[in-house]
Amino acid sequence: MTSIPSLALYAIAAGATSLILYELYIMFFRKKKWDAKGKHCYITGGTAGLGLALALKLTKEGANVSIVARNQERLEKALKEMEAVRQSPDQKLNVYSFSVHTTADAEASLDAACKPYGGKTPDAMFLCAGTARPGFFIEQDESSLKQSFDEIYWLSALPALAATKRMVREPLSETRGKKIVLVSSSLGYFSIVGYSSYSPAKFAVRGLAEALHSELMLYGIDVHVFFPGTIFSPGLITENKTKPKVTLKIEERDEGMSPERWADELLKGVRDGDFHVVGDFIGRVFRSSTRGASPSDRGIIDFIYLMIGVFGVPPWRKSVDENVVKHVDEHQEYLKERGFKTS
Ligand SMILES: CCCCCCCCCCCCCCCC(=O)[C@@H](N)CO
Repeated sequence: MTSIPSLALYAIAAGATSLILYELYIMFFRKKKWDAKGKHCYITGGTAGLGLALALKLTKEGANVSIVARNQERLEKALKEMEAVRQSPDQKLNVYSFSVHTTADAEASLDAACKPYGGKTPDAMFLCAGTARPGFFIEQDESSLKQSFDEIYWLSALPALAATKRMVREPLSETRGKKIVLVSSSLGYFSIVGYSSYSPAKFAVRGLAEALHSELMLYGIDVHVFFPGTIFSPGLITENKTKPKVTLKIEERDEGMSPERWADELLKGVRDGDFHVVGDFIGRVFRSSTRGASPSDRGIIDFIYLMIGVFGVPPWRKSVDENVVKHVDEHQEYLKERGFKTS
C-alpha cells in the first residue's frame, strides 16, 4: 500500500512536471506574439508617467505613435523625446492636444490621429489617461465623486466607444487583431481607506474591460486591462500631497516601480495575449485570487498565486484593518481641525 508521504511526493512531482510542460507550451506553441513594429499605436495620457514611458518604448520598437493629451507644451516636449528615439525616418510620430472626456472630444481626437493613415483606425489604443485624488470619504461631495468617474471611467469608456464604432466600419479582415488596452490599478482589485473616489472607477474599468473582451470578439478586437501598483510618476507626487497619512502608511507595503518598468510589463502582457495584465507580485496574487469568471489561461501558475492569495491576503487585510484602527484618535483630531466637530 502506498504511504501518505509518498503520495504527497507523487503529487509534488506531478505538479512540478505540469508546471514545466506548461512553461514549454507557452515558450513554443502559443500563438504568434503581437509586434508593435509598423503598427499605429494611439495613447491617451501620453505626456507623463505610464503613457509617456509607453510612447517611448513603442517608438523604440518601430511603431507609429500618436499621443493625445491636453497640455500643448508637454506634448511638444514628449514629441521631442520620441523623435530622439525614432528607429526610422518613415515612422509617423504625432501629438494631439485634446481632452478625451466627452464623446465629441474622443471622436475629434480620433479623427485627427487617423488622418495621417487615410482615416484608418489605430491598430492599438492604450488608454492611459487618468487622475487619482485620494482623500477621506467625508471630504468628498457629489462633484468630487462624479469627477473621479469623469477622470477615470469615462476617460476610458468614451474613447473606447468612439474607437470601436470606427473600427467596426472597416472590413473584418482589417479590424481583426486590433487592440484596446484599458488601465485599471491594483486598486481595481481591492481597496483601502482614502480611495473611495478612485477605486470604484477603477473597479468599473475592470467591468468594462470584461464586457468588451467578450463582446469585441465579434470583430476580432483584443481587449486587455492593466492593473499596475504604485507608479513613480509625476501624478504620484501630486496625489501624495493630499493622501491621508493612514493611506500612505498602508501603501508602504507596495514597493512601486518606475513608469518604464510598468510600461515594459504592460507590453509584455499584451504581447503574451493576457487579458488581465499585471506587472508585480501584488498584481499576480490579486489577479488570481479575485479572478472569478474573468478569462485566464495561465492554469497552474494562476493556481499557485491563488494559493498564495488564499493564505496571504487575509492576514494582510487584518494588518490593514489594525492600521486603520490605530489612526482612530488621530483622525478625531483631524476632524476637529477641519470643523467636523462642533463642541
Ligand atoms: C499576500 C498579499 C500581500 C499584499 C500587499 C499589498 C500592499 C498593497 C498596498 C496598496 C497599494 C496601492 C497601489 C496604488 C496604486 C494607485 O493606483 C494609486 N497610487 C493611485 O494612483
